[in-house]
Amino acid sequence: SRTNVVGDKFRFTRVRKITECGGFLGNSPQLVRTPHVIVMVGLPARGKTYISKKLMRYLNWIGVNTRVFNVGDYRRKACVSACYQSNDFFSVDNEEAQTLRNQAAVEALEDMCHWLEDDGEVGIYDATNTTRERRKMLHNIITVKYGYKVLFVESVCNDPAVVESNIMEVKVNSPDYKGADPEFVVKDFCERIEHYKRAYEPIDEKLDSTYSFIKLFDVGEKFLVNKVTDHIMAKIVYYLMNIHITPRTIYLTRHGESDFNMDGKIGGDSDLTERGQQYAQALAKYVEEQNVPHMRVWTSHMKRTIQTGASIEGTQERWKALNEIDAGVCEEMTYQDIEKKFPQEFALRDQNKFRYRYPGGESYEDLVARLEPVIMELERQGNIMVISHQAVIRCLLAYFLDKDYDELPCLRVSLHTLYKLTPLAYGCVVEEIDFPFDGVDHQELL
Ligand SMILES: O=c1[nH]cnc2c1c(-c1ccc(Cl)cc1)cn2-c1ccccc1
Ligand SMILES: O=P(O)(O)OC[C@H]1O[C@](O)(CO)[C@@H](O)[C@@H]1O
Repeated sequence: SRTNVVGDKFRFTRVRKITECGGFLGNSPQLVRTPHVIVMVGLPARGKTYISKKLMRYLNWIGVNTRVFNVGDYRRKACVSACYQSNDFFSVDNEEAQTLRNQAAVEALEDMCHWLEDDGEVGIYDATNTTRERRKMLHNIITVKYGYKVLFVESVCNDPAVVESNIMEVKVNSPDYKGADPEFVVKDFCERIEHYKRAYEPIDEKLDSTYSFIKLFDVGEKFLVNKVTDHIMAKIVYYLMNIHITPRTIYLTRHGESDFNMDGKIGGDSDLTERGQQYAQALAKYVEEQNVPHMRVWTSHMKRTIQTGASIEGTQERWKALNEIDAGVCEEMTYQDIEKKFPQEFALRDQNKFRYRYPGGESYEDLVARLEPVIMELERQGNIMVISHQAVIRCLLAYFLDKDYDELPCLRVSLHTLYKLTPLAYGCVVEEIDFPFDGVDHQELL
């Protein structure tokens, strides 16, 4: 470990191993990461868990080891469902309930800080944290006892429609209300919120000026940002400024079958085969029939994706970042050729397909880095269709479906299959729509 002199306090900053084989690459700066804690703040039904889970998915996808610690889950674990009879469980004068809730808060905090001592990088502490005293206590424990950094993220939302849709979408199915009538749930939950409102002290620009925080007003309408002091905090703020909750559909698909697919060659810039062109026509017909409003189409710069989208109505954009993984010296070769000509490379790739980089080419890890701007822009968009390539679609699917780096490079992404993503409460549902022109990959799979 190295010691950093911070003010007059010595703070040990751990230098963390990054490679699977445990190689220690000395003091290169990007290795020294101080663990961060994102402390959520806000009344119930303001999207704290939604934001927590979405942030966790984004940070894990870009390679920052992140986990959510939801205090409600700890409270439910502590007292079996019986104990939550009604909303007075949340009234400040319910001594016994207050004790249970504080125990859950402490246990979640300890678990999170112990995880961060291990190999965690960002812990998200998902609770209401609606009093200044609670936030002061958390800030002290996290920064002084553990030496981690804290970023408060508060969601303020007074739009009854948004609050109501939140309750209907996520609270009705919450374990607290198993099997209850939705009418009752909405009424009971609104009373629960009233309990919190009595004691709620929003983060204040002056009183809390020493804290790092971002206040989100009405789902992206307005932001108040204070003391964003490092790279990871800036990325978190930027991400939160780009997401929205307007319902929309994201379509992902590979290009139609290409000449190189037929030859079993990787990379290159070949044309569509006859069957690939049939897929392009079928795709255009599907889009027309679905009658998706204001559909935009994004393709890579390669001929096979541009030809696949050519007949689709709607604004088209070409992204170089959507080009297929660059296989470097192995471009335009078959896997058999590669195994014969570069046996060590072929073996190395099998050992760690995510980290492996082709000589003169890219790795999946490189793809994720060049796709981050695409993801950020996708978050801002409405209905959209992305026509790209096998390795790229795997990376995008892993982001939306929260797949880890082991699964990512092996996700099944077949030719002539449309992946329809619909964002729901805390994640995405994916529907696979197969088209009858069996691309050559399908034959390989059979
Ligand atoms: O501010 C809210 N108030 C009520 N609800 C909300 C939000 C947000 C939200 C807030 C800030 C940002 Cl940057 C993004 C989303 C998401 N949600 C949500 C809605 C439905 C289901 C699950 C979550
Ligand atoms: O990572 P994998 O499984 O080799 O798949 C990526 C390959 O798929 C293709 O898009 C089609 O074979 C190649 O251009 C690319 O190298």
